Formats: sequence, C-alpha cells, structure tokens
Amino acid sequence: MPLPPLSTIPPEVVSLDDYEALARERVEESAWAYLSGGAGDELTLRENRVAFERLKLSPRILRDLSGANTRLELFGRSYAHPIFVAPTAFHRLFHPEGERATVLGASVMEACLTVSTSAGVPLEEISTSATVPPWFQLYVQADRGFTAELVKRVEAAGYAALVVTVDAPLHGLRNREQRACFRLPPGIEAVNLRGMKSLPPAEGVFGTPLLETAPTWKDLAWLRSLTTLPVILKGVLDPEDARIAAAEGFAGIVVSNHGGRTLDTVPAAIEVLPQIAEAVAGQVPLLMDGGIRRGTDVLKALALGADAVMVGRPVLHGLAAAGATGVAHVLKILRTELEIAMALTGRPTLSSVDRTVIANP
Ligand SMILES: Cc1cc2nc3c(=O)[nH]c(=O)nc-3n(C[C@H](O)[C@H](O)[C@H](O)COP(=O)(O)O)c2cc1C
Ligand SMILES: CC(C)CC(=O)C(=O)O
Repeated sequence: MPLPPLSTIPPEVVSLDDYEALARERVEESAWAYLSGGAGDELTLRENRVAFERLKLSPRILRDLSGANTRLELFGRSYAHPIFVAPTAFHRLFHPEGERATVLGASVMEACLTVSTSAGVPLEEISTSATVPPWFQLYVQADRGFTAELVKRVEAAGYAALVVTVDAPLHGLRNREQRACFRLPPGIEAVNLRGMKSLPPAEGVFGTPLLETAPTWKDLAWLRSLTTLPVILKGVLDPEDARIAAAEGFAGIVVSNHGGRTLDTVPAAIEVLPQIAEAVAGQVPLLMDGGIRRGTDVLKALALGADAVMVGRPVLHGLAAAGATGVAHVLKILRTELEIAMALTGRPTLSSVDRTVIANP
C-alpha cells in the first residue's frame, strides 16, 4: 500500500493535539468514546497529562551537540529512537485498513509497533509488512492451550518480543464507553483469537470463571518457559511488583496504568516511574506509557528512568485522521520534538539524559 503524500493533511495540523481534533471529526461517536475514554471518573486519565504538565525542564547552553542521535539498544536489538507504538485493539474501528495502515506508518518512521492480542488483522500479515520487527502484546487467555499456540504463531511470524499485559484481568468500568453504548460493529473482531474456547457468560465478578482463570505469577513463569522471546510485563505501577518482576527474570517492564482505562484513581505512570526505577536499580529495562503528547514528555520520561516510551491514543488519532500517513506524521512530530528538546537541554544522546534534565528534580 503506497503512503499518500503529507499534503493530504491540512497545514495547520502541527501537533498531536491537532491530530486529536482532526480525528474527532472522522470517528463515529461511540467508537470515539472507546478510544478516548478512561475508567470511572477518568481521574487517572486526566492525571496522566497533568503529571507531565507539572514537570519542568532545565535548559542547558553551549554544550557540544555534534553527533547527536536518538539510538538505543533494547533486548539485543538496535532501535532508531525510543518512541514505540503501544498496543491498542481493533484499529479497523478507526480506518478501513486497520493495523495494515498502522504498521506501514510506523515502519516509515522506523518505530516499533506492539500488536494487540485484539488486532483486527492476522498477526502474520502485520509482521510481514514491518521494517522493524514488531512486538506482540499478549493477554493470557483462559484457554491456556490456545495461548501457548498463539505464542508459537507469534514466534514463527518473526516478532521480537512478547509484551504480557497484566493490569487488566477484567475490564475497567469505562462509564464514558457505557453511556455511548459502544459495541464492536459487525465485521470487526479479534481475528487472532478465532477458534479459542471462550468462557461462558457470567453475571457479576467474584466467583465467576473470569477470576478463577485470571493469570498469576505462576502462569507467567509457565509462559516464559514456552518461549525464547524476551517477555515484558506491561501494567506495573507498584515498586514491589517491579522488584518481583525483575527478580523472577522478566526481560523488561512497562510502567503503565493502561492509559487510565482499568482502575481509576491510581497514580500517573510518570509519577511512579522514579520509585520503580529505584526499585529495579537497572536490573531490567523500563518502558512507560500514558499521557505522552509532546517530545518534552518523552524526554521527561527518559530523565526519570525510562529507556523508551510507548504512545497509544495519538497513533490512533493519526490513523483515523489520515491512515498510514497520519500515523507516520504523528510519530515524526513526536520524534522531531524530542530531538529539539534534547538539543535545548544539551543532551546529544539518550545516555546523556539523566534526572538533572528535570528542573528541581
Ligand atoms: C483504544 C485503546 C485500546 C487499547 N487496547 C489495548 C490492548 O489491546 N492491550 C493493551 O495492553 N493495552 C491496550 N491499551 C492501552 C495502551 O497500550 C496504552 O497503555 C495506553 O493507551 C497509553 O496511554 P496513552 O493513550 O495516553 O498514550 C489500549 C488503549 C486504548 C486507548
Ligand atoms: C479488547 C480490550 C481488552 C483492549 C484493551 O485493553 C482496551 O480497550 O484498553
């Protein structure tokens, strides 16, 4: 699929917030509630932004910026920059090509895409189109046999890592989504889960098969034994959990509150990141997501202990607004903003970014 020219995007669209406004005009009301909404009163959703806004940067002058670059090594691979695409479900809600367009846009910007368990396109098709080997986000399913087969498919399709999401054994109560009566439209489904034995429908929460089959640390150890891929835990917010994850031998951690979509009133990921960095003390790489909308946010996350960041909703805004071109443009804006922020804080490389980038750390 050829990438349409950037000229299809109005010239006044210059920031990720501009993309959000453009996407809003193009996405049906209830799908917009699914994309944008958070759990409960959306306090955590809001906090993910507010916490970044509170942090201030300290500019540095007259430093040597020659040879500046954003390269990093992660899990034995080299990446051009630390802006990764977070796993998000059902891209075909936002563009007819769905994940086929997303992977193309990410590839143009040399960005690593994490493909959701609930993607609407076969996982093999997505990885075939990627120039950077993608990561696969896994929800451990009640049908463990199916889960094991899925991991084998992911390995065979050339994925570079497994990101196991552990903060959502059940859906958060997303009132905005409920009020909008969001339902998946016909024709959009989690195609990679076809053939799986699903749980019988149940009333309530406690005492239902959903909780009886929810994964535990033991299941995660089993999962690690199935694969040679690096296994990364996504959805860690508590320093003690981070310490356990590092001690158990997980390859990495994504500090995340699922974009404020699971448990409301938990802290912003950027707020707990320093404590988690302290708890794991460099034993494993850390990623973070939630609320990244500017290159300055990326820099703040790197300063507070992240090796890389993930971006969720803005990529879907780009996709809804302009397909693959929109995805590429969103990532380009963010990457350019990061480079400017690094230059103006006197940091030519990611390894030169430390806590002193933050004013009054
Ligand atoms: C529409 C939508 C769907 C999502 N689907 C998934 C998913 O399938 N698996 C997952 O681990 N996280 C999922 N997430 C959470 C993201 O991976 C990520 O944690 C979050 O979007 C980051 O916050 P941000 O949107 O502010 O960047 C989803 C988020 C959104 C907005
Ligand atoms: C299919 C859902 C479980 C995807 C998800 O994690 C989300 O919507 O936040």
